[in-house]
Amino acid sequence: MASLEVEGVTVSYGGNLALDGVGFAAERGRVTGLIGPNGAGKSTLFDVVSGLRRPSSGRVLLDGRDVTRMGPARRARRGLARTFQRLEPFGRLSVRDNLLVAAELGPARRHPGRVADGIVHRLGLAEVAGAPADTLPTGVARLVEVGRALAVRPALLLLDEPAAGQDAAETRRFAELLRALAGDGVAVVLVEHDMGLVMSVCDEVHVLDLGKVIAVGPPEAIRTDETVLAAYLGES
Ligand SMILES: Nc1ncnc2c1ncn2[C@@H]1O[C@H](COP(=O)(O)OP(=O)(O)OP(=O)(O)O)[C@@H](O)[C@H]1O
Repeated sequence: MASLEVEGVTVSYGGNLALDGVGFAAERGRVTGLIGPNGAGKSTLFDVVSGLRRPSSGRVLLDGRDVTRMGPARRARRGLARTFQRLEPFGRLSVRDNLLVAAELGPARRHPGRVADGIVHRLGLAEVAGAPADTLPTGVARLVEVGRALAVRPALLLLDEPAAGQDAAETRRFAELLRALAGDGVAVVLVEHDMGLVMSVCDEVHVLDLGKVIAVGPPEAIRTDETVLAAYLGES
């Protein structure tokens, strides 16, 4: 059973159809890419999966259970965590305190310090653990955002452009982290414009364009898919 299944989801903003009967799935132990040109509907799909936006039709299932009418908090309790394109750390809190606050919401809430320290170690944040979050360079701030999502020990992790602002070395380490998370059994879903990262870490890639799925397959196939190439060329 897939960890996440999306069936026939439609969302419109006024007259603008942002998602048009979209299907999607992600499994534990895999990194699933969700790509597409600007405005394709990727963030809207994350909003639907995380419960921030109700679709006008279609269903969302987590571990086989229909959660379409559940709010974000209940979905989070079922193991869903997400990051946002726009960074919103608790600015004046230190990196470690940002992680602590998140850990206090998760299943290991009795040991938030242990969870926070584990994430500091895993993400290589020891040098900045005491620094206020709003003093960090973007690439590091993105890691803290991912760390906050990890602090709730998610089974399904939705990442919205987590590598934006990372330099090449940070992105390489981040790719290793994503593979390691999948190795731990997490279902990782990656929305990302860095195609090098997408193609190197994803097991499967889904492509959206203008609210519709135009291709699904392994990175090798997506890279040379003519419909996908045409969608990206049409963007410029
Ligand atoms: N709050 C909103 N109100 C009205 N229209 C919106 C809203 N959010 C998104 N849209 C529109 O819905 C469509 C899908 O947007 P969405 O942000 O989901 O795409 P995206 O693939 O995440 O784009 P990007 O890669 O630029 O982040 C676009 O046409 C966008 O302009």
